[in-house]
Amino acid sequence: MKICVYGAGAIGGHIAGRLARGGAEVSLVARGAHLAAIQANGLTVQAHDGTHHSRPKASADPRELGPQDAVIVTVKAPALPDVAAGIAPLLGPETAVAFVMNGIPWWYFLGVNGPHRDRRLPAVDPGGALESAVGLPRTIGGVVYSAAEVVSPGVVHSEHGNIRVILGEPDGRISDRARAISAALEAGGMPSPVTPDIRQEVWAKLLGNLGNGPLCVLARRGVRDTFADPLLREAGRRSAEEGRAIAAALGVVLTDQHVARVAASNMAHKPSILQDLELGRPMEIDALFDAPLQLARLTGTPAPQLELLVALVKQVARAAKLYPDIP
Ligand SMILES: NC(=O)C1=CN([C@@H]2O[C@H](COP(=O)(O)OP(=O)(O)OC[C@H]3O[C@@H](n4cnc5c(N)ncnc54)[C@H](OP(=O)(O)O)[C@@H]3O)[C@@H](O)[C@H]2O)C=CC1
Ligand SMILES: CC(C)(CO)C(=O)C(=O)O
Repeated sequence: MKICVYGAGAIGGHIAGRLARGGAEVSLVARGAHLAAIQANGLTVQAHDGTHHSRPKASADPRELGPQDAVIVTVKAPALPDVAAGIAPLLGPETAVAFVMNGIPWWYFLGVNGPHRDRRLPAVDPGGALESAVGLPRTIGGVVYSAAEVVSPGVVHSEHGNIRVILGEPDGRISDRARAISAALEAGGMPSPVTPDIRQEVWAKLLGNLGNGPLCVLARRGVRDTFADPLLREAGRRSAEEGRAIAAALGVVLTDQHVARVAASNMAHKPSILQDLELGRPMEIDALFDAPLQLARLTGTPAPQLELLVALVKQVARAAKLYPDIP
């Protein structure tokens, strides 16, 4: 299977390494020193089951890679407009595009029966660029569990073994194309269930981002260190509880266990949004934090703690020139 990973940083690098290990014909779109290192020395993934080295074809220019059976998009959300602008050469008539990222996805309400059917989300797809360039029929949803970091150009470190990439069609079908991507990932040691309810998985993962992300950004520490203070661990639980209420207002049912898992987290990992702040990279505030809060307002769901924490995170990001100033 010919698969291109678009934005092969921490998560995409891990995924590309797994695909290569499983025998897929994998290529990747990357840039800068990371790309140069992969082109010169290959891609190294340090994972719980060993260090995996591969030599995927890599380029900053999708035109050099050509049409694919599937594209897996793993950029940070602020880079999605660039993906929309650059993805066309990777797309043949049947190419599927899986978005394996955190946050509320741009396609969330498209084609879904209910009061919000076909509502667009400009916060995650400004100007509808992705909808135009990729479109719903090609799109597969994705959720990733992994705690990964590019530790030096060309080298990705994955913190623990509890990894998986969950795939799901926006309309709930268990499709052959989702199964094919899943099989390619599993062949390389990445568990990859295909679900009929990807929105439930989006929210289950988002509870973690809402629970630990704002607090870790404000504390500037990883999850374990931030949650070492029982007051902050309880605050993390409360943020997750607010996220659960927003999901419920949209008809997505999450359990006490989903919330408890967030509050019990002890990983040393710095959430990727904190990594972005520290490295001066655009932060995924809109997709991870602002879009859920917009949905809270849309559904009349109170989320007072998240409103406060996210307002503070935006100020931190503004001070670092990583988020637009209040006009
Ligand atoms: N890291 C983690 O542990 C986890 C991350 N996630 C989610 O996964 C997604 C990806 O995160 P992560 O892997 O950490 O992000 P990274 O920043 O590590 O990876 C994204 C990569 O895409 C590259 N990129 C962006 N735009 C382009 C472009 N136009 N052309 C070529 N390359 C480009 C970036 O390059 P450059 O660095 O130059 O910008 C970077 O290497 C996010 O939604 C994140 O929230 C989910 C679970 C855990
Ligand atoms: C912290 C973690 C692993 C889960 O909340 C994550 O998704 C991230 O780093 O962005």
